[in-house]
Amino acid sequence: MDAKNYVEKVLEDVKRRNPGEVEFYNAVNEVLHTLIPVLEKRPELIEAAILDRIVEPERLISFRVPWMDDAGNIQINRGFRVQFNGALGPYKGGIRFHPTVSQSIVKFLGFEQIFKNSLTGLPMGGGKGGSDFDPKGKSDAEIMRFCQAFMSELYKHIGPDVDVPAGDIGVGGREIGFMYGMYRKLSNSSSQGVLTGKPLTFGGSLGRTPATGYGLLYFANEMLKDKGTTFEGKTVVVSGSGNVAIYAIEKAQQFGAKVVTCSDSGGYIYDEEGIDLAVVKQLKEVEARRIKDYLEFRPKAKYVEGSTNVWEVKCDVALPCATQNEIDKASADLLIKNGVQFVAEGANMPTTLDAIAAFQNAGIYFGPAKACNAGGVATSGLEMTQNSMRLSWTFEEVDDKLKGIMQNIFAASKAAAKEIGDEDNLLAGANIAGFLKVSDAMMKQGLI
Ligand SMILES: NC(=O)C1=CN([C@@H]2O[C@H](COP(=O)(O)OP(=O)(O)OC[C@H]3O[C@@H](n4cnc5c(N)ncnc54)[C@H](O)[C@@H]3O)[C@@H](O)[C@H]2O)C=CC1
Ligand SMILES: O=C(O)CCC(=O)C(=O)O
Repeated sequence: MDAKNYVEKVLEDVKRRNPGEVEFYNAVNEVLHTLIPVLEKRPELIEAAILDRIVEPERLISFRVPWMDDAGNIQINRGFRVQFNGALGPYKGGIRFHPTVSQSIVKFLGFEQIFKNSLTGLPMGGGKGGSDFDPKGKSDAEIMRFCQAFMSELYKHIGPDVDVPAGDIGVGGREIGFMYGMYRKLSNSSSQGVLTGKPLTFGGSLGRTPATGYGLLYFANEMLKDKGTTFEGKTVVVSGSGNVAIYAIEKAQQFGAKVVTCSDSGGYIYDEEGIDLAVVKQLKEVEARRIKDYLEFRPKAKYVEGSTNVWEVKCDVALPCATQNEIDKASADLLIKNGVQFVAEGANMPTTLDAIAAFQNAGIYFGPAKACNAGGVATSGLEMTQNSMRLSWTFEEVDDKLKGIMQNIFAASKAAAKEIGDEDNLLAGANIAGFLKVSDAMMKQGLI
């Protein structure tokens, strides 16, 4: 079978075997088409049914999470962990707490994680997990009881050499701390390397909190350099106001850019003079308030209630840092019309496939999530290293390594794109560079 027909056959199988899993199908679709040039050169990969194998998780765990809220009511949520591909090392990827979490969401994220983790150059397989639990409005005690209930099942399936979860949407240091406490109690083991993104007093790494946002900017900076320009004086639009968005804004400002927006699920802020990051940090990291309260501190800014479409604001660089499918074709067209030159994805799969095509057709330089946001998991990999060595590196040591890793990911993606004669196609380049390493490991490990 030739490469194109093989890819179409696998995609049809994925659709048939995973009914209704739209996000998972879209993630697979995006990757598989870009691998055709590799399969054309390497027919032995088709012989080995490599794509049929890579789209099927090694293991998928789904479990009941019963817990009691502050009013004494019993609540039931659903927990997931997908252990997608372990060819390169222990499964690695975050845990998401959000009402939209489903099997499809966890599988799309786990699938992306395989290639992202491969790109970091560190020995990590791909995994992801989460629950449809909504942390919004919950007390600290409810969050703790939920995390404990979640870990009371998950602990059977993870371990420092097996599967190492971390945070994602709705899961930060507080939740990781509660989950680590329960893991330690149930497993009678104090292996700190079982979770990353831990608080600093029990094995957390300096530099993990800002790593995804900083890493995004280190990657985007390489994109701008490649086109002979810098962030100095550029207008940047950012979505979200969580972990990734906050540290993307911080580094963009350090690079001399003016960031004019941020958002949450209720609406967005447009601050023409530039976002005051101290206010956003206070509202989101300290007080857990809504972004609209930004106006209390910056009355000249504008709040657009009920819209998360920051993409209607004119900019040079767009950095989606909130959630999946947040830039659709209409938003992409608007960005293009308003003169955007660079788009780099901080969130996972924030740009729909037709929006990516619109950027590429318009000659906008596009940086895909699995390359741009790999700094978070890369720094988690560095946390695992420090945990096994039982030592801690300084912030500067970690940040230097992060910068080097992001520069390497850019270089590898660019080189792979050049190899297929499409040198600005970083999406294809990242997919191919990530795939080559995983497929090599899978081939050498035999049919397992
Ligand atoms: N935290 C990490 O290290 C990494 C996170 N990511 C991805 O980055 C994205 C953001 O994650 P975090 O910042 O960690 O999460 P977070 O929970 O700290 O923040 C999420 C942000 O997105 C906003 N948001 C959520 N749903 C939204 C919606 N429907 N519309 C508009 N805004 C919405 C929230 O209000 C919040 O500002 C996700 O796609 C995540 O998978 C990717 C790599 C690593
Ligand atoms: O640090 C990690 O292991 C998780 C990072 C993550 O979930 C992601 O890259 O999307």
